[in-house]
Amino acid sequence: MKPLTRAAVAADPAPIRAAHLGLGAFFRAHQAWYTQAANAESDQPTGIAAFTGRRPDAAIPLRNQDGLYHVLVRDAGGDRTELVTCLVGAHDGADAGTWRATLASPDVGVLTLTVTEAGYRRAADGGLDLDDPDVAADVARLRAGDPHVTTAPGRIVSGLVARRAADAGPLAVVPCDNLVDNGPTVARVVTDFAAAVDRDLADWIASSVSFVSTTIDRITPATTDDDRAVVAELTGYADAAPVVTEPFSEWVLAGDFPAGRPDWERAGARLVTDVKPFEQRKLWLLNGAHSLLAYAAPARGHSTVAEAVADPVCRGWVEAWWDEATRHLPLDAADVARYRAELMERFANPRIRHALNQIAMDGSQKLPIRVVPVVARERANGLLPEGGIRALSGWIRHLREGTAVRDPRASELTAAVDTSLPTAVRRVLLALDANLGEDVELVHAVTETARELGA
Ligand SMILES: NC(=O)c1ccc[n+]([C@@H]2O[C@H](COP(=O)([O-])OP(=O)(O)OC[C@H]3O[C@@H](n4cnc5c(N)ncnc54)[C@H](O)[C@@H]3O)[C@@H](O)[C@H]2O)c1
Ligand SMILES: O=P(O)(O)OC[C@@H](O)[C@@H](O)[C@H](O)[C@H](O)CO
Repeated sequence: MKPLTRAAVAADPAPIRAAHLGLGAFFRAHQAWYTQAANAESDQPTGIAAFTGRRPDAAIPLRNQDGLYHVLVRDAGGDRTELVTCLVGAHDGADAGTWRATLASPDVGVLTLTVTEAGYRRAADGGLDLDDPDVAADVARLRAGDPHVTTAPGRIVSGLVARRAADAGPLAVVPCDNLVDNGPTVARVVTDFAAAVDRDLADWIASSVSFVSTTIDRITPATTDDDRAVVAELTGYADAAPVVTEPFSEWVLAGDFPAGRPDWERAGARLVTDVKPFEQRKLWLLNGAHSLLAYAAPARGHSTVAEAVADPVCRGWVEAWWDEATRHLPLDAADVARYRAELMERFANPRIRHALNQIAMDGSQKLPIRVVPVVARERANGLLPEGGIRALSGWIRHLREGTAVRDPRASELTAAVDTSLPTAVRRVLLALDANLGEDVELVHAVTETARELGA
């Protein structure tokens, strides 16, 4: 097996013009993949310096292979690999010196982010959670001039402190996490953080940093040893950090890039004035169905999305959910019907092993975005939405099982469900949204479905 190095594949590193925080699977299958396509015909190619969000692990194998990796694109018909060469630096996010130097470079005009929904450390009102002890510690560090912060908002602000001090010019911040209004949402968190450190810094951010809104889509499960073996067999290279994904990809962006950007349209990205219609369609139909399956399908013995939708019962659950969500999408019915048909095929892709327990993480951050808006609209119309109720019931079952709950609110939620089922349901719905918890008819319906799922 050949080692994967720049010398072996004759790929010189491109100059660093973009930074990324949250060096995970999705960044490699999506934003870096678009940048690779943009570079193919550019005389000003973009190299990316990417930083891990929490642990150094993801950076180590990539650094050992000069940032190179393969994207393994799998569809029902087979596999193909694509080599990505635009990742030029792979760093531990804790490397505060390199992080600050990267953002202080006037050549860097774009900062993309994938730090998970929970990574933004938002309070219930959507602003930064200043009561979060990690956030408070980071604010104190930056006030004292110490760059060794640990949270994602802390790192973003620390980088912006360095950029401002270097007078390196404006920057576009491009969040690529599944949040509602991700541009303004992240702008708020970052500005709240900056204002807690230094009011002038917050003013500088308001005038110099553009927060771009995005809808992002490409199903990208965690890479397994089997995937690494397939890539080795197909390419002949010992790639320790390939990423597996589907052929479909979407990137819709709205906002300004005051310091330029790669020509991502070359790979199909779309610049629009408003991402909202794309965002609701994606968060409700795709992510909502994912969460429904993640929580309810284990009750029928399934562990991946493809297994679940091969079961007509679970497929029926998804269709019911889609009927409910579709009633509230301001989109052309024929377009939504096409999207649904294509989405069911994507879910059924037997070569993508998307583990339900990966999707089940952080339900308290995801359900309010993916499921609750549709349930609330249905209840306002006097309806009891079967799909939405099943998603909520499945979550209660998951919380009551208790063993695999990974969520920033895990201790509060697992304590809340440690009681009779009807009380557990009411408490959990209250924790999600006061109106849902006070809705007696809904609490009853969720309790009945949770019982049926074995909660
Ligand atoms: N995987 C997908 O199919 C997909 C598709 C669309 C959007 N996304 C978005 O991308 C995010 C990352 O997905 P992934 O597949 O790359 O996951 P991953 O586990 O491969 O990588 C997650 C990255 O986020 C960092 N991170 C995790 N928790 C964090 C926290 N609390 N604070 C700061 N950083 C943190 C990790 O260190 C890592 O760098 C998702 O949460 C989602 O918002 C993923
Ligand atoms: O990545 P998460 O954890 O936000 O959510 C899990 C999946 O629903 C998600 O990754 C989808 O696969 C993705 O959003 C598809 O584009």
